[in-house]
Amino acid sequence: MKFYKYHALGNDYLVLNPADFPAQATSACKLLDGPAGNDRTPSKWGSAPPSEAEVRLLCHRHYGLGSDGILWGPVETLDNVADAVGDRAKQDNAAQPRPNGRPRMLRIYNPDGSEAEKSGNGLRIFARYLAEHGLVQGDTFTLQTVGGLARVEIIDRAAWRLCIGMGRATFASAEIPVAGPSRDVLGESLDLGRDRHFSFCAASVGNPHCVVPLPEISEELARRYGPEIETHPLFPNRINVQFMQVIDRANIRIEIWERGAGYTLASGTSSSAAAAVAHRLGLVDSQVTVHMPGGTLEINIAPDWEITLTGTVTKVSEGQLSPDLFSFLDRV
Ligand SMILES: N[C@H](CCC[C@H](N)C(=O)O)C(=O)O
Repeated sequence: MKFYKYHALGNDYLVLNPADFPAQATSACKLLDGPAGNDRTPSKWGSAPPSEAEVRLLCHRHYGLGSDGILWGPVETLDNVADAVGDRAKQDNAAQPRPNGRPRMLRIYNPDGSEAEKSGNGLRIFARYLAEHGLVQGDTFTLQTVGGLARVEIIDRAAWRLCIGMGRATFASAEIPVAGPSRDVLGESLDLGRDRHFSFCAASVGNPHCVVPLPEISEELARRYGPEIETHPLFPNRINVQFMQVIDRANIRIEIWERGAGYTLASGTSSSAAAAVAHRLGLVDSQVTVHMPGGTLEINIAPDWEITLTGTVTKVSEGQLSPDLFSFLDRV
């Protein structure tokens, strides 16, 4: 049961490859009742992704390895993905060329156990993992996520700097989704009660984002209001939150509260969404450097709103999961 840990500007992920987890007959309850023999391995992995509780445990900063999420792959199919989201992957699949053969698919899980449609840092990390293990050839290839196809280019293997095609940004309420009439969600007011409200825009790059432009931002602001906005009834699938300060026409700064993960030091899809919103509002040009507590990402916005993201990946460690780990499954 191997794991590989990486971070992208401090946004850390565990890569788990199904091939390292042969399907087990055990069930999670056997782990709770103690082992029959020494059989304490995760239930049914290999043929199916880890359960929500197993994801929460692995990502737990004390009982587990600690992580901002799990990258499960490569997998061959997006079976049992919710139709609505799966359809977008199928549309994207049909619409875009597949340079370099078959895409490799990965599933992305947040530390709360929820599944995410896309992760910009996760895609760069997974691309490095595949390249380091000879699971892809060459420097350009395609990855598939539940939120659509992503083209990868390894720009510099020494520095592990990669460019990812993040797909097309949309501001359409139905595609994000945002409740209410069909419209582009720009400059709307979000009432949080206690006479606190924010002007916001919303966007999707395969996963949903609420962007709050402000003259001043801080970690404290993200931690204080992020949870309320993430779970606001206006957002049926919850939402990632960015508080955004526009520095000049080529630089923005964001503080991030991620859906299902909380405060993070960096986020690829958040950078893409915030830069797209700033561009749509006419506040920045098409090449934007996004500054975050964990570092910077370069975002390019094409005239058709196709987003590309460029940044580095750092490897932290690799190792074996101990079966003992799963005896705390009932604590998370
Ligand atoms: N929490 C996000 C997924 C991870 C996004 C972030 N880590 C990135 O690099 O894009 C969601 O539920 O949509």
